[in-house]
Parts: sequence; structure tokens; C-alpha cells
Amino acid sequence: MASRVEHPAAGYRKIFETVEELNEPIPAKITGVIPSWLGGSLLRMGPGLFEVGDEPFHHLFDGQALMHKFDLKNGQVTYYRKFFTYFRGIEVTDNCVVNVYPIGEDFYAVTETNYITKVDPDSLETLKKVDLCKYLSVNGVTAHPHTDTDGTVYNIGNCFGKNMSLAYNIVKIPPAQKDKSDPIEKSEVVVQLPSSERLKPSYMHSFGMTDNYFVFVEQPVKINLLKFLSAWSIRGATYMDCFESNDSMGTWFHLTTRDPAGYLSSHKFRTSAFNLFHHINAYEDEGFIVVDLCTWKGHDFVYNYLYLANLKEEWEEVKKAAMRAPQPEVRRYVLPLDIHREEQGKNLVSLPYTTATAVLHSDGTIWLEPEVLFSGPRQAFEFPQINYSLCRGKKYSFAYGLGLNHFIPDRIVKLNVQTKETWVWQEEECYPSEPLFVPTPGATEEDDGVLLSIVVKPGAERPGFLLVLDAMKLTELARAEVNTIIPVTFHGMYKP
Ligand SMILES: CCCCCCCCCCCCCCCC(=O)OC/C=C(C)/C=C/C=C(C)/C=C/C1=C(C)CCCC1(C)C
Ligand SMILES: [Fe+2]
Repeated sequence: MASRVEHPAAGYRKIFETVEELNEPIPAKITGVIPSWLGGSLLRMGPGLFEVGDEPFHHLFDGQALMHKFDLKNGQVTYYRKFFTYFRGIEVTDNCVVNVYPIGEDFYAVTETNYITKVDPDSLETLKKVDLCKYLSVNGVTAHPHTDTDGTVYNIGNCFGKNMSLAYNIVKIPPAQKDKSDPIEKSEVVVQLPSSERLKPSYMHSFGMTDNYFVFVEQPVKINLLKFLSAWSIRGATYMDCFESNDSMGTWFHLTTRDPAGYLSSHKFRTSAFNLFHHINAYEDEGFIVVDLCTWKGHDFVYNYLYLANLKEEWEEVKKAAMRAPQPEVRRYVLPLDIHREEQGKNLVSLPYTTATAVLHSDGTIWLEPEVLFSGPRQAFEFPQINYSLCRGKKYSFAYGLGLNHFIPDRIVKLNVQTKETWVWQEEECYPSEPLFVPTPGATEEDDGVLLSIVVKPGAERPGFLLVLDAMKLTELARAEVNTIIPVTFHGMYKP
């Protein structure tokens, strides 16, 4: 799957440039055939304003949030986008640039702090700002919650308690309420995991959930709380100034049951250092927990390589900078549930289909070594998606992702996590986004459905398009092109 595509024209710069919002939805020109059952809205979040006046924002995650919507209805497609409006006087950022997801019957645009923004998914209007601290003991939650079949939302967040007691809290927000009250009012902390280091909790971006377990990976990228507490009051300081690496802890896995008692496994699962942003999936199999992850090797923080000045360099410079950054790898880790002291020194993983190992050491720690599912030099499989409604927390075959070539998104990839076979969609001078999987109604196969991605093709007459791919073969079914560039988007959802 390693990409040999080069980008000497540096067309990727266009996805990091400011655009105007639209006054009304604009029609798209459709080529190909959009499946007749595909009617709904693709909602996505990303930065859209990369400077204020003459003052540029410096980091990829700093641009002001822009919400995008492609509406698909009766074979027609329209595109709309709107900037967010913010309340002044907030000390921690509420720039909901990362994702949008439902809670009950409402939709929220989010970053990773305690502020989430309720939006109208039709008009893209900002409805209200919600401070999660009013309901939960958390200082923020990730932009990657899990949602159960009944609509219950689970998430994980840092908690900086009284006397600097640190914990990672798993929170639960119930589904839509019969009495129409706001489910957030009934949210609660269900499990608390201790931090390995006093004063320095790890940064987290997502977590794993199986039918019966939560999986939390404590990575060596740390939040320096003293810097965090002062950053918001120092002019010019940003949340990027709060991060630092721990070069000795490696990476710790924590496992806890989902039942109300929230039993935390006392076993110390350890492995070498990596950065982790995205869990792909996790599941239980024959007494083991299988955890598939998009990792970046080492403790050096990947976000340090995502400054706009670097991403907007000439292609040769972009490549040089990526050579110095942590290297990506899709990995499978396997955690044994049943551990006996007399099994010291042996590999405890007996699943026949994986080479991942877990070895019990004399100090009681269990050292994990992964099976590599995909690896290519400076070629990341990132922004992973699965057939979530069918495979969340279950044994599965297919993951879909955005291919990053030296951090530049230039292809869409399908990965069979069992056979390691890959499929690629790629087109000259095209810059796609995270592919969202939408299942065909009544499908019986895991990969029977479509992938939706927003693609930017800078030189084209209509430089932005919604791409519809057949998820089985990764071939193009249709594209809906609009007469505007669409800046980079991180995450989003399909609302049928
Ligand atoms: C789509 C293509 C992008 C092009 C380049 C991307 C390269 C990506 C390589 C690695 C993958 C990283 C994925 C990250 C995806 C993403 O959506 O990131 C956005 C993250 C943001 C905006 C994070 C914001 C975090 C904040 C505001 C944290 C605040 C906090 C602290 C600093 C300490 C206390 C806790 C709290 C409040 C969470
Ligand atoms: Fe993410």
C-alpha cells in the first residue's frame, strides 16, 4: 500500500487556507450513480479560518471551527458550511474543530475540553454552549465517544481532582429520555482509572470498548498540569505548550469491566512507547482482549509536527520534516484475561490467528508485543473507521482509513485486519478526508456499503467533491463536485 505518489506542486497547501462561509447551500454536479438508498447528511468538522486579520494561527488545530454539510436527497446533492459563533470570556478553548456526534436527539460539535456546542444539523446554527463540568467530574472528554445500540454514549476524560488527585474518568450519558429532558443532565462517571504519574496525566484522544470491557491506553505524551493551569492566562500560550513526553514509562494498558462495579484489572500491561490517537476496534475472543490501534512509534509528540508552517512547506521540505517525526504503524495488541503466576516467562496468547504476544514477568507486569497489521515508511493508515453498527466491540475483518503520505492525506485505504490485504483509492492531485462507512440497508456482508469522503482537487474547475466509494471494492460509484475549495476536516458523521 506504500504510496509512490509525489506532490511537487504542493496542492495540499489549499486544504490549510481560509475560506468564506456560504450564505446558502450550493448545488453539486454529480458524475456516476449515487445509490438510491443513500439519503441523508454528511456532517464534518475542521478548521476554516487560519488567521485573524494579519495574525496567523500557528497550529493545525488552532483554526476557527467550520462545520460542513453535504445533503443527499432524491439523487441531488448540495453543500453548505458555516463558522461557529463563540461566547467570550472562556478561559479554556471551546473551538469545536474536531468532531460532531449525537447525544440523545441532539447534535454536538466538539473539541477535547469541557465545552461542547449544541448545533442544528440542518441550518448549522450554533444553539448553545454546554459546560460538562456542571454535570461531571471531568476537565474535558475525548472527541471519540462510543455509542451503544440503545444510544447510550460513553466517553473518557481527564479529571484533575481536589488536592491534585488525578484520574481518568469514564462517563456515561443515557439515551434520549422519554420525558424529553436533556440526557446530559443524567450523565455520570461510571469508572475511575488512576493516573500513573502525579501532576502529569497522559493525553488521550480515544479509547476502546468491547461488549464487557473498556480499554484505556496511557501513553507517554503527558499534560504538565502546572503549565496547563497557567497557559490560559498567559498571552500567546496555547494548549500545545502544556504537553511534554515521558521518556521512561513506555505505554501502559488499562482494562476495566463495564459492569456497574467497574472492576479494574490489577494486572500491569506494559509495552514500549508509542503515541496513540485512534483506536480502530477492540473485541473479546476466547479469554483475550484484542485491541487494534493506529500507533506512532516513540514518545516524541506527533502534534509537534503539525504546525501549519511545516505542513505548507514545499514538498521536499514536508518530506524531510516527516523523516524526523515518529513513524506510523497499525498494530494489534492482545491482552490475556486469565493470568496465573506459574506461567511466568511464557507467551500467554494462544489465539491461533495472531503473532501478538503477552509475557508475564517476575515483577508481575505483562509485557505486550504487537502484531503489525500495516506498516509503510512515513505512510500512515489513520482516521480509521469500521462498520460501527455491526462490528463495534466485535471480531471484524475490515478497517477503512485515510492514507497520510508524510502527513499529507492523499489516498483512502481499506485494510483486512485478518489477512492484511489492502485496497487503495487514489487520484492525481487529490486530497481526501477520513472515509465514513455507511452500510447498505439490509446488508449481510460486513463491507456491503459505501465510503463517504470529502476530496479536494485544487486545480480542477470544481475543486471540492463528495466522493462515494463502493466499500467492498474501493471503486468510485459517484462524485458530487462543487465550485469551492473545502479545507481539511478531521472527523464527522453521517446522519441518515
Ligand atoms: C485530515 C488530514 C490532516 C492532515 C494532517 C494530519 C496528520 C495527523 C497525524 C496524526 C493523527 C492525529 C489525529 C488527530 C486528529 C484530530 O482530530 O485532532 C484534533 C485535536 C485537537 C484539536 C485537540 C485539542 C486538544 C485540546 C484543546 C486539549 C486541551 C486540554 C489540555 C491541553 C490539558 C487538559 C485537558 C484538556 C482540556 C483536554
Ligand atoms: Fe481523532
